[in-house]
Amino acid sequence: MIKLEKVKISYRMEGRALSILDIPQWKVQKGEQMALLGASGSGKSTLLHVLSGILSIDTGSVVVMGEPIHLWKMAKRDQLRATRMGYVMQDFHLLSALTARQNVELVMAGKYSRKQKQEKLNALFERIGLQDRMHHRPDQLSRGQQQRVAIARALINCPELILADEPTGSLDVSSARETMSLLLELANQTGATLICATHDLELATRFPKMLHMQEINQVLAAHPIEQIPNQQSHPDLHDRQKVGVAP
Ligand SMILES: Nc1ncnc2c1ncn2[C@@H]1O[C@H](COP(=O)(O)OP(=O)(O)OP(=O)(O)O)[C@@H](O)[C@H]1O
Repeated sequence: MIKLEKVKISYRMEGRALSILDIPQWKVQKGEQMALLGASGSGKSTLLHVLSGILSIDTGSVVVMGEPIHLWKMAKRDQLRATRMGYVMQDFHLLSALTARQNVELVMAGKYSRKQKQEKLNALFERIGLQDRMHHRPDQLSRGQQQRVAIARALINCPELILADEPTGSLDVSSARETMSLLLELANQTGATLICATHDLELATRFPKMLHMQEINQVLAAHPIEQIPNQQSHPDLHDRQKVGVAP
């Protein structure tokens, strides 16, 4: 399902290259359900961005669902993500002008008949406990509710690969458990591969497999995590230049 080889990512910061990911080799089997653990700054989001094709690597190869996406242009990777992956991002990315239902419906375009669409939307909104909030816009929903809509959007098309970045970060303890159960249940139902980054060890133990970033990211062996600058502490983040981005 996933095969990474000699993958490296670094950013140029204050005139020198700051290594973020160095993964000699990593494989994930089809249908695996894995919690990805690691301290803040250990590269969990960066790795998920690489797998989703949002981020280009500097060197190495990334094969996802049999496709060598490191060789592809961004538009082709976007297409793969839209058609075969579900990505629950840390900051939801819901469209503020659309209702919860419309946000989810948007990614179903051209895939189902009107009736099928209606049935699928109703069933999923009921499953996430938001059937009575379908017609509310994101700013009328709590962060936890927005997060559940983002999860519904990622899962509605039954993707082969589900990537989730802290999908329970905004939820209270019982909603977080319920949400993880939902992710695992839907992945089980469809046989999807699920990789879920989380800080929460208790939630991680619900997954058949747990992987710590330290097991695959050589940068963490070379530099204790405290020495890796934290994203939040660098307001100039977007001004930094990426080093040697591959096509
Ligand atoms: N555009 C960028 N420019 C420079 N450094 C970056 C950039 N994006 C991420 N980083 C750095 O890469 C490292 C890994 O970040 P990443 O967001 O992948 O960590 P994480 O494990 O997901 O953390 P968290 O659990 O806090 O979300 C951090 O040190 C971060 O500052």
